[in-house]
Amino acid sequence: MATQPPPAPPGPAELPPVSRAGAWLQAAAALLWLPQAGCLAWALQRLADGGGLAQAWAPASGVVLFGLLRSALDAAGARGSFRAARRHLTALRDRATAALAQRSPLDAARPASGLAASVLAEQAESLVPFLSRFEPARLRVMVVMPAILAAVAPLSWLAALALLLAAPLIPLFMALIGWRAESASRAHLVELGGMNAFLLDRLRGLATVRAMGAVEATARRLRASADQLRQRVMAVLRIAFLSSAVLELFAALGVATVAVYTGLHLLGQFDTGTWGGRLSLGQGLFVLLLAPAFFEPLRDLSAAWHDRAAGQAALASLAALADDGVPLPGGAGSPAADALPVHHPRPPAVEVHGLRFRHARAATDVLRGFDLHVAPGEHLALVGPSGSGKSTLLALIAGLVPADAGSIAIGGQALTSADAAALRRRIAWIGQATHLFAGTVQANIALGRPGIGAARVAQALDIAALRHVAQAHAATPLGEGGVGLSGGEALRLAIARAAADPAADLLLVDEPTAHLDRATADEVTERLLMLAQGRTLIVATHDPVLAARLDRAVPLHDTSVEGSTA
Ligand SMILES: Nc1ncnc2c1ncn2[C@@H]1O[C@H](COP(=O)(O)OP(=O)(O)OP(=O)(O)O)[C@@H](O)[C@H]1O
Repeated sequence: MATQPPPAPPGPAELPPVSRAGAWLQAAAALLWLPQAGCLAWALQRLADGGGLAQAWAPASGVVLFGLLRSALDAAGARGSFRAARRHLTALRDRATAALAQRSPLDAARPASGLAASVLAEQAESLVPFLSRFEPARLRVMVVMPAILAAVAPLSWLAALALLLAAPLIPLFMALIGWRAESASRAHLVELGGMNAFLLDRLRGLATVRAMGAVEATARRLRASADQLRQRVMAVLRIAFLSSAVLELFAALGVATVAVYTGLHLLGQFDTGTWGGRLSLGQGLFVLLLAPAFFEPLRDLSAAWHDRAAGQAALASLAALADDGVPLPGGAGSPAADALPVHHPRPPAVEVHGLRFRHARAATDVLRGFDLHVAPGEHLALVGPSGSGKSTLLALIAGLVPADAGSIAIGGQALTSADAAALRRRIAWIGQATHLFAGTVQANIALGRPGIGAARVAQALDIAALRHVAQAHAATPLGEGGVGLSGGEALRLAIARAAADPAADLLLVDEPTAHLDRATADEVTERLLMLAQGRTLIVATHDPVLAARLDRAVPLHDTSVEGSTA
């Protein structure tokens, strides 16, 4: 079954066009310092020449006008870059989320939920400063620095030479440091994701952790993780401080050289360095004003250098989330997934022919040459020893994982990647562990599904005999993970979820009575059979009492030894 790949967003190298426009606006703003500094030097020259305020008025207005224009362009450019960066991040997040949603729930290599949440919600944010600050800063380095050199060189080749010699040392050292920064950032993000995954996993299993007396061990492991994380953060910060120190050192040396040279030159102590004549006060000031501005783009780039390291590490983490795993046939992105359910006049037959399946990274097939026929409306039990593949067969029929060979048809329609999402609309799945959300019993039944209103939920409550439970929890909604319900009640809530959906006429149920006492198991069985009236039912079970209440039982064998057919 082929799955459709999600639409690819623009790669990191190809910045969105608006971001380029923003970066160019910011570069143009930085370039305006040239005429602004020129006007400033000109105004001061006129004042020094004794021209008075009347003479300095025109260049002084130039300083103000260019200043205003610079601020406006810079603000517009920064806004454009930021918005484009956010759009780009949204596209990457969508892609990673779609890729995660397209992975089969049976894929054991799926990223841990805590890790995925950490990457998507937290680490991905590092992309915004990278795209909105680093890329524009890089453009300014490429445009503004040569422009300033070109403006200084005709006045003083020596000042231009001093700038030219100081500048390349900075990127050289920054590149060396940046290389370390990137690996430190990546290590930091890996540590952060690992800690989040661990924390979420243990929070989910808090009851087990307590029951096993492992609270102290878990706390110790968490403390060790937090300590590792602290060390990684410190390593990243150390590198960030080191890179700023290198930059400031070389920038200060460059500016100081130009300042000392210009000062001595204006005082008449050092005549060389120009193309013949001596610099005027205005020309000297112009060179002096441009010297710090020459290093400004590098300073911005350095400030954003850490953003680049964090941004590239976040890009790698997002790309890892978007990795292909075992695909969910007809997963997210399939138009059929959003289609409204179709009501069928009769429940479906299920035909399975020559089915072969092996879990990813498993050594043997779970099912080999497996055949099964379930008539419309038939109630069937799948029985067999633990590990014989009952749950796997249910997952294959639900289209949760693609088969390696053979075919499955539901209601005469072949289960293919293209049709899986539409076929799942008529399937209700009642698993071994019902996932319950914090909220009311009614909200847990409706699950926000379109077309399932209060009347349907009330009907479903009756089928599952849950009305009194819903009333008891009207004032105190269920806690996270269904805290407040017994095991039997949680199962009946799963039955009510299936009952609320009129389009679900094929019920796939995985060990509904496991871990329940006989009386509760019998009640769940009754409710399940009531729900299954007029529907096709396939139940994987070890419970002989439940199996005896169904039309037929099909045994599954250990197919790693021999083929199994029914
Ligand atoms: N997601 C998975 N990834 C890899 N192997 C799996 C996965 N799920 C199950 N298996 C393996 O596949 C085999 C069949 O498992 P399955 O859960 O289908 O058996 P079962 O008959 O339902 O067992 P039980 O009665 O204990 O629930 C087992 O050997 C199991 O270890």
